[in-house]
Amino acid sequence: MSRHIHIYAFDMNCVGHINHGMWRHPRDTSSRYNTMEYWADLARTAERGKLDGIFLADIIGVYDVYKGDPSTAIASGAQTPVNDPLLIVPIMAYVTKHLGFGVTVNTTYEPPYLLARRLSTLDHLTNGRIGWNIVTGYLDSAACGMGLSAQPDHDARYDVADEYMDVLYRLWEESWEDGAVRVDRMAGVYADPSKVRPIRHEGQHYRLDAIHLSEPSPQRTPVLYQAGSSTRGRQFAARHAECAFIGASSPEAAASIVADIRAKAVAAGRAARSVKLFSGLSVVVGRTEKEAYDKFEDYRRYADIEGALAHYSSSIGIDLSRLDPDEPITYRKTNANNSALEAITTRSADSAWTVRRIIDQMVLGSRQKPVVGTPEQIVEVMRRWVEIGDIDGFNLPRTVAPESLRDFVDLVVPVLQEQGLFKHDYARGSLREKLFETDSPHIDAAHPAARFRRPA
Ligand SMILES: Cc1cc2nc3c(=O)[nH]c(=O)nc-3n(C[C@H](O)[C@H](O)[C@H](O)COP(=O)(O)O)c2cc1C
Repeated sequence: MSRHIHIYAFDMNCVGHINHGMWRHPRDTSSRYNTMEYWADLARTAERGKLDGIFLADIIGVYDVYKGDPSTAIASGAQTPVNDPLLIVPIMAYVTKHLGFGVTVNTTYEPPYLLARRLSTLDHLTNGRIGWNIVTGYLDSAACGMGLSAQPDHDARYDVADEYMDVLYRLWEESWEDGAVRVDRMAGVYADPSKVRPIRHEGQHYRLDAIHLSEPSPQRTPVLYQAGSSTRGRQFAARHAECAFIGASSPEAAASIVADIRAKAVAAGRAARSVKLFSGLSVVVGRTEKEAYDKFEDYRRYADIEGALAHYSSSIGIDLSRLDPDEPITYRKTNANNSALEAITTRSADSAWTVRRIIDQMVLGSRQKPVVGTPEQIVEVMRRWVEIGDIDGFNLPRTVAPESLRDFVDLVVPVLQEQGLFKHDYARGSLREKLFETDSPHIDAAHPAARFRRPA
């Protein structure tokens, strides 16, 4: 295997992200998520380990499907409370030089005109290190916060997002020509108005007549990530994503999703490998197997199963408190995260999933079991995912913070490097140039955003 693996620390601006209950561990500091020092420290550690970046999840709404109200999520800190992910990026960018950022923003509740400026602002401040993880959301509780009674239908959310993307592409790529910004002190001309064009869009869901508020940033369109692996989600990824974060429970399950996204990308006129695929992996590592398992048993005592069930129930749109623990869970159309439900029903290769079996998996308070072992054993698991699943990289959720990221950086990264699986240093340039080994910060010519580019 000659390809380098891409690795992101996976985090969220909250206490309980994926592995619920870990915040109770005496060495965990994640309850300081609302301080600048916490994020600065995380970023410094990630860059010390040459990680590609920090990937920040986000959620709009609360988890109120389990037992019909949000009290379990609130009590356990399961992604509630949650602060804005974009606002912590400048803190992390300021203390690092190369680290990239993949930041989740939901398209359903915010007009593209405003988001275009916020992402351009971050691309300026990070000097081209910003990526956007495009999601369409999955919670009715979010819709209620926005004056609606329920969220739009699952596939319709993606239809709206398709148009949303076209508006953004035009704002980022078309509105300001290259060379528009002159900063000519003598002539008193900051920017040349003849090179700045309003975007006029009359679509089914959006209408605007406006110039982009920001001047062109280093990458213009940020690196586009996407998360959501339902059939409709994959179609969306194949058209728009440069990186897709998939939910798969095994390398074999990943392989079929990955092959499908790559095939759909080709059908959309893009190269199969123009989309990089990422999977989540929780890691507990020790210098010896005994050290790793002792650590795991120690962490395990803090796993919060109720918090994990509250998160999972909202993800799949089914109240797991109402099911018999031994009743097989069957696929039904919900308006939530379809791919999460498919993973334990229609796309599950082995025997039927029940609530009891799900709870058995939740050893660290997450529906995905961690990998536990020595650095060499962890690297072997990662290699299997890359070889069998054909994925390009991993998002590593924290367990006990910041210890789990430090352990990965100090113990696993050197072994990955020795085995030629991970870079020894950062490449030059923007996040896009680093990820795709190109010499332009701008989006690939075969991507739909590029059709709005204006010749200089
Ligand atoms: C691996 C993975 C990670 C996701 N992360 C988020 C997230 O951070 N925030 C969010 O609102 N939705 C997230 N989603 C779900 C997306 O919102 C998605 O647009 C929606 O639920 C539909 O997903 P689906 O296409 O898998 O059904 C994620 C989905 C997957 C598969």
